[in-house]
Amino acid sequence: MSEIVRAPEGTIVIFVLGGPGSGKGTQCNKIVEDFGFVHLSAGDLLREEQRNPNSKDGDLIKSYIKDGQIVPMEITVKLLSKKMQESKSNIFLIDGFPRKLDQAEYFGKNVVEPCLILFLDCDKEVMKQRLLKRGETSGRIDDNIETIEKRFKVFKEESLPVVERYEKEEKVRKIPCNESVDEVYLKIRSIIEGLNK
Ligand SMILES: Nc1ncnc2c1ncn2[C@@H]1O[C@H](COP(=O)(O)OP(=O)(O)OP(=O)(O)O)[C@@H](O)[C@H]1O
Ligand SMILES: O=c1ccn([C@@H]2O[C@H](COP(=O)(O)O)[C@@H](O)[C@H]2O)c(=O)[nH]1
Ligand SMILES: [Mg+2]
Repeated sequence: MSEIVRAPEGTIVIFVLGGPGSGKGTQCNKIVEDFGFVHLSAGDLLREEQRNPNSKDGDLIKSYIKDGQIVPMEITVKLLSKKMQESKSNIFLIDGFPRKLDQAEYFGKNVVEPCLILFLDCDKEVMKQRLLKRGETSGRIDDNIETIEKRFKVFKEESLPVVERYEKEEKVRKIPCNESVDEVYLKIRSIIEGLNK
C-alpha cells in the first residue's frame, strides 16, 4: 500500500460526519451529482480493502467492523491518502472519518486540515430503524442489532468529541436529518452553495 502524502496546496476537504445511519452516504451521493466533488467513504474503503484477498489487513479490518470498533487509523488514512493522490480533483467529501480525536489530529497534521464539517444530526431511534431496514438487503456484517448498538456507543463516546473539537474552530454546520432525503438535501445544498459567498 502507498504511503501517506500531504495533500497539495489548494486541496479542499469537507468531512461529512454523523451517527451510523444518519444518511452520510445518501447525502454525499446527492452532493456529488450536483457539485462533482469526489466522495470518499472511509467505511467503503475499509470494506473494499477487507475484500481484497492480497491485503494483509483484511482479517483485522473485518474483526473491527463486525465488532463496531474503530480500525487503527494508519490503515484508514493510508487508504484515504491513496485515493486522494490518485484523483485529479482537489475537492473531497470525506464521509465517516475522522471517528476519533487522534485521527482528526493526525489527518490535519499529515494530510490536510478540513475547511468544513457537515454534521448530520439524527435521532438514535430513527437511525436504528434505517439501519435495520438497510440490513435486510445490505449484506453488511455490522447491520445487525448487536453491532448497531455497539456502533452507537462508539459514536457517542469516541466520535462526537471530534465534532465538538471542530465546533471550537467554528467549522461545523449541523443539519437536522430526521426528515426525508430530499428535505435534508435542500439544507445541505444551500450550505454548499453559500460557500465562498
Ligand atoms: N433522510 C432519510 N430518510 C429515510 N431514509 C434514509 C434517509 N437518509 C438515508 N436513508 C436510508 O437509511 C439508510 C442509511 O443511510 P446511509 O447509508 O446513507 O447512512 P450512513 O450515515 O452512510 O450510514 P453508515 O454510517 O452505516 O454508513 C439507507 O438505507 C438509506 O437509504
Ligand atoms: O474511519 C473509519 C470508518 C469506518 N470504520 C469502520 O467501518 C465501520 C463502518 O463504517 P461506516 O462509516 O458506517 O460505513 C465502522 O463501524 C468502523 O468499524 C473505521 O474503523 N474507521
Ligand atoms: Mg455510510
